[in-house]
Amino acid sequence: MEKLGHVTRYPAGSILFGAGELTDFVLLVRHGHVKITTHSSEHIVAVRGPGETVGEMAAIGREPRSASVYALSEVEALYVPGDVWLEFLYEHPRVMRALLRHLHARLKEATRKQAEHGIIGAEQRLARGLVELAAKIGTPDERGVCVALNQRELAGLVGVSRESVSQVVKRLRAMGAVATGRQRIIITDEAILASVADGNTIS
Ligand SMILES: Nc1ncnc2c1ncn2[C@@H]1O[C@@H]2COP(=O)(O)O[C@H]2[C@H]1O
Repeated sequence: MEKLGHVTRYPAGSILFGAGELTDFVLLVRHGHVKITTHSSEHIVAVRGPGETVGEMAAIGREPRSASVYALSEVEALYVPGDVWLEFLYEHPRVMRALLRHLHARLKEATRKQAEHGIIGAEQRLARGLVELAAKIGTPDERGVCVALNQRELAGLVGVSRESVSQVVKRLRAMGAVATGRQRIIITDEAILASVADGNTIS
């Protein structure tokens, strides 16, 4: 893998590439996390981290970038030209299978989210989103596990309005599940949050 490209580093907050851009390189993330956004830099559709790739869609589909990608923290990635990456996939069926599995999981997740839309309330959806984010980008804080995203970003990621996020966060705070800080949410009680994520009502 290392021979396929070269290592690039991106400072926290910088853009790796923008939606609509006509580039086709693939980035294999080695350290740090990126956010994938559509519409605006705060409408997050996914977060990716070490061992994951970004930019594979332009290489596969030969189309402009479907979304923008920003570094959430300092990021180190292997930069691989699109044609080199495709050639590597053709020559390595196991890697191709891993990619197909990943795309399958993404499609299943998108279908699940779409099916749940309107059925699962904002509270459960946000709690689920926070549980997933804590596992992926959470960092320990003296009060719990910190997720460094603001409420607008959470709203985009979970698919609820900014106003709903604000109301739900207030309720989760009253339950003792979370605390809030500047541009961040701290999960103070994982068990309560997990219970809300499972659909239980807590008063
Ligand atoms: N819904 C999504 N879920 C996860 N990753 C995505 C999603 N949409 C776009 N991406 C990633 O963001 C990248 C944007 O550039 P590409 O279209 O080349 O490839 C895209 C994928 O790697």
